[in-house]
Amino acid sequence: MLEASHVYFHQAADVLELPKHLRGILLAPFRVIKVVVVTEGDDGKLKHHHGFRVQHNRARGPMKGGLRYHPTVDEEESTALANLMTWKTAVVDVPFGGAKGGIDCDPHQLSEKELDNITRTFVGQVQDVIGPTLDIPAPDLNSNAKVMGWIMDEYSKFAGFSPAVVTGKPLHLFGAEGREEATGRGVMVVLEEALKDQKRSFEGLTVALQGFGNVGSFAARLMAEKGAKIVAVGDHAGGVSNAEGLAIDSLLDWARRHGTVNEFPGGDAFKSDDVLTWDADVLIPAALGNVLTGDNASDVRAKIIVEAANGPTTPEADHIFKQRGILVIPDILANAGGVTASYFEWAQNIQQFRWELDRSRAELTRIMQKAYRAVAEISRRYQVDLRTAAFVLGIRRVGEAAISRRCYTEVNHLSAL
Ligand SMILES: NC(=O)C1=CN([C@@H]2O[C@H](COP(=O)(O)OP(=O)(O)OC[C@H]3O[C@@H](n4cnc5c(N)ncnc54)[C@H](O)[C@@H]3O)[C@@H](O)[C@H]2O)C=CC1
Ligand SMILES: O=C(O)CCC(=O)C(=O)O
Repeated sequence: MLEASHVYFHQAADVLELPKHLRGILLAPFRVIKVVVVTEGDDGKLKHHHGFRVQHNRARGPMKGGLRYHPTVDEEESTALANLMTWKTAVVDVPFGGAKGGIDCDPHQLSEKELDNITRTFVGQVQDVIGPTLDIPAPDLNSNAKVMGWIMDEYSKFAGFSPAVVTGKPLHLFGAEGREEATGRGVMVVLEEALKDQKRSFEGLTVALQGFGNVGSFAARLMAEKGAKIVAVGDHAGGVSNAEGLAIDSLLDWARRHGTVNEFPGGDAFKSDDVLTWDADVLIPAALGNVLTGDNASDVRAKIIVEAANGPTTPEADHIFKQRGILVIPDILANAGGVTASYFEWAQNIQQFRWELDRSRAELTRIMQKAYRAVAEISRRYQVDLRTAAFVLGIRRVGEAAISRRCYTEVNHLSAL
């Protein structure tokens, strides 16, 4: 994933004719934090996990990005995802830099008490490098509002009551109306804009989705409300399809109760990975990275791919999609609704003021539409795909801020890159 994020960066840097030394400065992470998280399990035995926080760039503001709980979390993945956060926050023009991190644990194998313990131990280890004006974590794969509440509570023991240290919190702990649905809503909004460019709408559009967690489930519900037919959904345990469109509210209820879409009675079962090559107008990967590769890209049947997940497409697959005329709406645009609503939450926490849901939705829609239009305009002007255009926009904004602030002096020793 790190290699892919660099390939995409250089494609855009070529368009911008960025000199080599600036590329090195912009690609190098500001700081990489690695800790060993030792906790006592429910069985009384010591357990250890590895925790990571990569703070990539702070030219445009405090660093921002999710905290992921998954066995595959490591320094390289966190670095790639932190890097993407830097361009993403710039694409939607929110006043943040980029960071990302996680812990290499599997929450499905842990009790709530064990997960709470691991989270709080990690927060204790990074508390001096996170904070409302430094680095603000948020939910990501396998982490959620409850975990964000624990982070706020633990950090507040060190720094005093600090709701703005983390976003995606529960509403009763100064979370924001609209944050939970925001990434899925942003996915729906950018797809709607792309469809308008093709003089189409959601009515009758068929959609296949990989992942039915926070992002996938909200995206599915909002698209279905607009008239789309969600014909296939796959997750970690299986897949379910219905050519007439799955009943999304019933599927949501089933997934909430069973932890998976598998065996949902309102459709036919299939092998989870088959969702990627499903016969649908639109494919939305909303789970893990690197799922669309040189091995399966030629078999993808959708004509539009919306990257709700981070880094789902390898450069090899991206090249094949370009050759096949498949439109890819890239992650740093498509899933930027989450960090945009996180910005709303952070701003509300700092002002000790709360917005109504309608305001949050309206502001989110406005920002996502504006970002899509800016990216589409660059794509037309430079005759490049939407991914390259989004990177051009992000890199230009970050580069301008870094040069104006002379941030590059911090990473002079890396100028040989
Ligand atoms: N939560 C957020 O606000 C944001 C999330 N994202 C990205 O969206 C993606 C999904 O995140 P969330 O929905 O928050 O996570 P989640 O933990 O709520 O849901 C993850 C979904 O992926 C499925 N999944 C896991 N392993 C799988 C596998 N091997 N094959 C198929 N499906 C699998 C799970 O079953 C679940 O349905 C991640 O790539 C994340 O980085 C991006 C921007 C913001
Ligand atoms: O809401 C946030 O701050 C970050 C969300 C995130 O991790 C992402 O956009 O990938």
